[in-house]
This record gives sequence, structure tokens and C-alpha cells, in this order.
Amino acid sequence: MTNDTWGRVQRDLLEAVGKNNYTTWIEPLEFNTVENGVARFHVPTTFIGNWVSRNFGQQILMHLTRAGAEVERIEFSVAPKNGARKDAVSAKEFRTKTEAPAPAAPVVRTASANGSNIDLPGAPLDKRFTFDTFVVGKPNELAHAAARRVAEGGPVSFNPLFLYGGVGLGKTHLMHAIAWHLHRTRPDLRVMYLSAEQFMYRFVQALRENSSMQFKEMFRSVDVLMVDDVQFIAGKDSTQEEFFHTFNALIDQHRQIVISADRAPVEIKKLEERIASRLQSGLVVDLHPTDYELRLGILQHKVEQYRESYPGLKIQDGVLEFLAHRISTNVRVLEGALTKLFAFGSLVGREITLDLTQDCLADVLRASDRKVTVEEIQRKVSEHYNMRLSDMIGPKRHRTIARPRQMAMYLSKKLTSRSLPEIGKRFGGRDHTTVMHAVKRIEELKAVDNQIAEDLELLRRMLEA
Ligand SMILES: Nc1ncnc2c1ncn2[C@@H]1O[C@H](COP(=O)(O)OP(=O)(O)OP(=O)(O)O)[C@@H](O)[C@H]1O
Repeated sequence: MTNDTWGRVQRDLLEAVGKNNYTTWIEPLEFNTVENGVARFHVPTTFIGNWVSRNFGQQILMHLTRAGAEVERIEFSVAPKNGARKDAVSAKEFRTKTEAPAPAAPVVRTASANGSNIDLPGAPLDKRFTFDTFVVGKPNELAHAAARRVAEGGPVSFNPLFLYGGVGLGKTHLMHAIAWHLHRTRPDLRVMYLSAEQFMYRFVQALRENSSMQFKEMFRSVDVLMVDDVQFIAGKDSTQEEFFHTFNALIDQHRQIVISADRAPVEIKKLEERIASRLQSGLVVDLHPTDYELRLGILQHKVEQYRESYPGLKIQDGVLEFLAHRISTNVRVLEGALTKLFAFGSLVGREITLDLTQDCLADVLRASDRKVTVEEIQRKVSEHYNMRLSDMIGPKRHRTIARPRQMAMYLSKKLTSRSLPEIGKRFGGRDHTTVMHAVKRIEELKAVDNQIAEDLELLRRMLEA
């Protein structure tokens, strides 16, 4: 490869990564040699080398290959000043990494042709997590709408956007979808997505390498920052501190921030109060546990996608409905079940019937069944309303007792696979029509009484946690 080829690749990269990224990260690279399939570049600092390798390594490699260079790998090393090797301290630090030191100068990091695909600064994005593949239903419609708004840009209307909800409900999917959308429509923007754990890792690394300034500059220069699973930094004092300053600096510059967590800001234990309060200063949106319709929608959507990989594989009517009913834990489990089912169906070369589903997914279905019992529901509801557990099954008919009992019956119907007579039996041997009436009554009340709707949601969350 010649300097000319590198010149061409630089122009391609300028187009691919946008001007800002190019000036900050690509321009400082100095092409050195290509030997035995390894392209070597000099970089001004360790930090830049690490960053470029991690975030642009794959792209550089791809463009080099496209330009005809026979390159399998790239290496970045700090440029030796006046022909001298870089100081020994850094060299030692680098050797603590897995790569062997390069002969001319300490190796910073290597990107290989088999590495993960990283398109944007920050963590890699999953190609499957786009808005197109996100199925919208009642439980996630607000979160979806808010994410769309952020992705479509325009004036920052709520900052930060804070998305929270239980495991596997689509928080990461929505954040990646925002990043992909912006990547496509606004390639000039610097969008960074990473988990709170990665934020901490980089922060600690920067401290170790005396590159805190670059770290700060880097994070303060993004246009859109997305941090996933922010609950991770709770209790980690200096990371929280740094996060707080980064957060404030970006908000002050009207840069968009999107944060996700498994619970609401105030519910995150050991999260500094000032951070919790800042996190709530924009729009806080809850991704609710999935309902039957959403689960079915997701399954149908996935089946469409699977058709390409498994053409000709038939699925009997009723199988998806059965799965949507029985697997209510989270979408990840639901997806896993479907993947297993399709793989199994194609292996045995048979239509996916209900029988086959029950055989193939026996363990998953048992685990979901075990999830919530009528007894647990009775216990949680009586705790919530400060009533005696014995009153759940007793004869008292006063509203303060009867209403929670009806709610417990309703939740038993929704969250377990018990039939109406079975539920009635567990509520002191009541008739199935009593349970039916309770379910209907609570459904009506839920639509008009906010307090009841909220209590149900809270109870459902606690039970499914
Ligand atoms: N509404 C949806 N439509 C399509 N797929 C979904 C939806 N919600 C979740 N998924 C899928 O479920 C899986 C889990 O979602 P995701 O990783 O976004 O969850 P999460 O809320 O970030 O969970 P965690 O807190 O465990 O990280 C992903 O494969 C995602 O694509």
C-alpha cells in the first residue's frame, strides 16, 4: 500500500464518519507501513490509538481492503519522537494488554478482520435493533414515540430522555434504533452509545493513562450521548462524579442525552440525589411489562423474519397465541423460545405444532409457570393494602377487603395459567363466576380509576420482578 492509497482511503473515511470524527480521530493517524498483511499507523497518543482502534478500526480496515490493500489487521503505535522509542513507562503499560509489543514502538491496540463491527464511537450497535424491527404496543408506545422524537432531531424538547423498565423490554433496542436513525439521517452528528459500565471502564482507563483531559474532551464533544443501564454507576463515587459533570456540560450546551435504567431515577439505590434529580429533569418514560397483544405482535414479526432463514417451515395456527399467553416474563425469553422452536422444527423437518412446542419448550414453559403463583399474588396484594392474608380467602364483603381481593383474582387470571375454577378454589372455594365477575369489574375500574390502574401496574411489576 502506498501513501496515495491511504490518501484515497482518508477521503472515503471522511465521507463515512463525518467531518468532526474525521478531524478528531482519522486525521492524526500517520500511515507507516504494510508488512505481512499488517498495516501500521502512528498515533500521537495512546488514548487516540485506543479510541480509533476500538471505534473506527473495523471501518478503516474495510476501506483499506476496498481500496485494494492486502491488509488483515491494523496496528496503532505511538509515534517515536526523533527516532527514539516512546518512554518505557507507556511501553510497560501497553504490555499489560494481550497484544505483543510491536518492534518499532509500543502497540496500542489491534483491530482484526474478524473483530466486532463498530460503526460509531462508543459501543457496537446491534444491526437488528432499528425502529423497523421494534413492535409498538400499548406498554411501550410512549417510550417508542419519545425515542422517535429524539431520533428525528429538531430542537431538543426533553433533555434528558430517561427510559426505564424491567429486563428485556426494549430499552437497549430503542437506544440503538435512535443511533442508527441518526447515523443515517444526520451523519454529521457525533452520536455516542455506551453502557454505564463502559463509561466507568473508560473513565478508569483514562485515569490510569493520565488522559483524563482527553476523556473529558471526548465526552463533552458529542452531540448525542446515550448511556445504557445507568444503575450500574450507583455507589461508584468517582464515576458518578464524572458522569454528573459530563451530563451537566452536555445539557448546558443543549446536546441531547438519552439514559436508560432498570428503574426510575429516585428508585436507584446509592445514586446521588443531585444526579437522580438531574436525570428526572427531562422526560422520564416507563416501558411497561408486555401485554398479550404486544407479545403476539412481536412473535408474528419475528416469524416473518425467520421465514427467510427457514423457508418452508410451517407453523400451526394457535402456536404463537399459546406462546404469547404462556411466556410473559420478557421479550428476550420469548425470542429465545421462538429461536429454539424454529431450530428444532427445521431439524426434525416437521410442522411446528402445539405438541411439538410443548415438548421442545417444556423447560421454558415450566420456568414461566413457576414465575407467579396465586398464593404470591394474594400475599403481595394483602401487603400492599395492609390487610390480613386470611381475609383474601375469608368471607368479609366490605369494600376495603373485597376490592383488593378482586384485584388479586384479576392478577391471578392475568399472570398465571390457572383457570377460573382453579382460582376460585384458591380464594376460599369461591365459584368461578365470582372470579369472572371480579376480572370484569377490575377491567372496568382500571379504565376509569387511575389509582387502581397504577396499583395494578405496580403489583404486576413486583410480581414479575
Ligand atoms: N417491542 C419490541 N419489538 C421487537 N423486539 C423487541 C421489543 N422489545 C424488546 N425486543 C427484543 O427483546 C430483546 C431484549 O431487548 P433489550 O435488550 O432492548 O432489553 P432491555 O430493556 O435493554 O433489557 P436489559 O435491561 O436486560 O438490558 C432484544 O432482542 C430486542 O430486540
